[in-house]
Amino acid sequence: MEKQIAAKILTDYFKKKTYLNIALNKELNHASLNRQGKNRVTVMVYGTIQNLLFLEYQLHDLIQGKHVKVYERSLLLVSLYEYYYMHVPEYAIADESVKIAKKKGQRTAGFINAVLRHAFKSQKPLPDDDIEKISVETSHPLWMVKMFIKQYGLEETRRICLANLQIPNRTARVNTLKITKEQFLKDYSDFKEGLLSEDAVIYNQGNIAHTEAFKKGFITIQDESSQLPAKFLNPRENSTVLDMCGAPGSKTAHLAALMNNTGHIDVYDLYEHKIELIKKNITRLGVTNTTIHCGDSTLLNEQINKKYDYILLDGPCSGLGVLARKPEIKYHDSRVMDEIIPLQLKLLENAYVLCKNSGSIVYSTCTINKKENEKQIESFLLKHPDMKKKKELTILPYMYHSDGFYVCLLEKE
Ligand SMILES: C[S@@+](CC[C@H](N)C(=O)[O-])C[C@H]1O[C@@H](n2cnc3c(N)ncnc32)[C@H](O)[C@@H]1O
Repeated sequence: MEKQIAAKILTDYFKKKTYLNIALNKELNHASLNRQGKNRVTVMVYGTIQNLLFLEYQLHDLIQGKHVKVYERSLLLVSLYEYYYMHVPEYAIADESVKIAKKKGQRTAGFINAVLRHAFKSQKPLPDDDIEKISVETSHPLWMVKMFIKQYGLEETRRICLANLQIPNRTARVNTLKITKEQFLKDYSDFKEGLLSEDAVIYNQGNIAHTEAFKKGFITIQDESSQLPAKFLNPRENSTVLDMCGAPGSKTAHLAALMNNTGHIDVYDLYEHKIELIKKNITRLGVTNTTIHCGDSTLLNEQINKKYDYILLDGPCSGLGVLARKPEIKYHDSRVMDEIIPLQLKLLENAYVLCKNSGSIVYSTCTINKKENEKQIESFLLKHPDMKKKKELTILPYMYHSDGFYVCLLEKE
């Protein structure tokens, strides 16, 4: 039952190229499974996509030249995932997969059976070439591995790619508008202290959103590295702040907490449906010093003639720092990733115009692609000599078992 659902979700994902979490939630919402069953489906689906290139490498020779339907491929891939990563016995994998395949006809059942029996007999050795080996072993496309090597070197790339296969910590930020971190850790002893950020707490025992602490607004789900940008900006109480790309509001709420709900934050996001997410979040967290706008922040300098003490630009990016959580990003087209660079630049130019003299801008992304980070800032600084780089930090995903992130604090003279 669980594997059948997992194969269906994967088929949906491969056919429609939808977001994995959307395909998963759509199916799980009406599946008659208990929580354990749903967790198992989630592990199978995410695990298969996380290790897709390795599994396809194993499958490739066994299906070469055959016409394989998308559903059959999905069932084979999830079965191989069970074999290589979940350590399910071979006979159990084959029996269940054949039973599932029989519903599609005897031919499908025979095909699945034959391929799996062959697959279990021998594992195809990894490529000899170092770069190809990282690509197959960690399921990162070759172009991405080459890009990381160019930017970080071979050893660092290996560590990044291996870290992307690990399950990241479940992390939250203590909402200091409602409770201190010390009090929180006393009251909720199943949370432990974070490793990187001052207000971070880790909870590896289940879904944070289901905890009492979350429902009461004492915490909000936020990776440790994503807690750095607001801290870098560190807005004074009673100051004016612009949060240019705000949804779903995690960093807005952090800024408000640092300002102790004083001053004022203008929050923008491009999408109407995401505005609702910001509202929901800040209401739960007791934030009262914001105005939320639906708008395009690349046009703000033409639309408003106000200047701000502090600006947070936590903009759209390729997401190469969050591959452990969103493995499907690995298979996005490399050209699409580069299309985001001019958009980031436009947003930065708007931040520049809207920043007061002596004001500060934080530019942050959840990618580790230097073209979107260090290089972006380098060319921005060349264009604007009155801007100074005060602090810059890249967190790679293996360092703190967190998302990869880039944060840069700039000040205007
Ligand atoms: C990385 S997310 C922001 C996360 C947010 N700062 C937080 O901490 O919760 C980037 C956001 O930028 C928004 N966005 C993309 N292009 C935009 C634009 N031109 N103007 C305003 N928002 C934009 C996206 O809708 C997305 O919500």
